[in-house]
Amino acid sequence: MAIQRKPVVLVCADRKMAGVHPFHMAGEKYIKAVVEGAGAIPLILPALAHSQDVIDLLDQVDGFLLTGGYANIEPHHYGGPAAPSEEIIDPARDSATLPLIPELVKRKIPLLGICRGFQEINVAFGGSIHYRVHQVEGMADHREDGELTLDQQYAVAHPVTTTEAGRLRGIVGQTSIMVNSLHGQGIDRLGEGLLPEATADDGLIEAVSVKDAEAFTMAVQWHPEWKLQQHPQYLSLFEAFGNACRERAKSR
Ligand SMILES: N[C@@H](CCC(=O)NCCCC(=O)O)C(=O)O
Repeated sequence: MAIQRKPVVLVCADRKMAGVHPFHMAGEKYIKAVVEGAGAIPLILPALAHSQDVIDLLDQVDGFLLTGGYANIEPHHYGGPAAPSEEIIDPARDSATLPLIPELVKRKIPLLGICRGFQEINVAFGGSIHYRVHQVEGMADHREDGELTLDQQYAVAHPVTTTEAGRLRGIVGQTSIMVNSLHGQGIDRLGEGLLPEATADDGLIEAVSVKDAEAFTMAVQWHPEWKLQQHPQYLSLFEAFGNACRERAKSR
């Protein structure tokens, strides 16, 4: 009997200072969600500039996770005005992930995007970003309160309605789900070829997939990696991602 090996999932790193040195790091909650939710082996991919070496590496892996991150995407990537000088940015991560995303889709690598990762997918497909969602007329404030405990910050905050006959509705099996909300930015113009998969009550698109992708693609503005064993809809998203990664692992 053939032994089925576990799929390998690349987890993109942020480049951040830890003390006086820059480190390439990924949050533990994302790593654990890959292990416990997707049943896969996580490998952290440094935020190095896009290269043929990384593209070649894709043949050896079964999935890709674009994590959340406090740093905002630099606005020049979507034609926006320069960010204020105090803005937290991560140009290394921008230059690693944005050119890679279309390659992942083209090479049929299952792809899950979370929060910043969701916004990156939109930008990679030519979409734009609301710089401060809460300053847009009619939009709600989607930010967390940094004064609260982490459990309070990542607690469910508002509903999203899943798109009728959409892939996300098929995964979570619900027309509406409660999600957490920890972002100041959000999708403005939807990227070309992306399908809205869920929308908040103020009209903000909160989940997308890539219409013509041959493999699993899903990206969400919320954080399904947070305590996913306590949230069946969060877990089902990672399970669906893991199943797609297992399919790929079997076929290569
Ligand atoms: N900077 C963007 C994206 C927000 C985001 O990804 N937050 C993640 C926080 C840390 C984490 O849980 O990994 C925005 O503000 O919209």
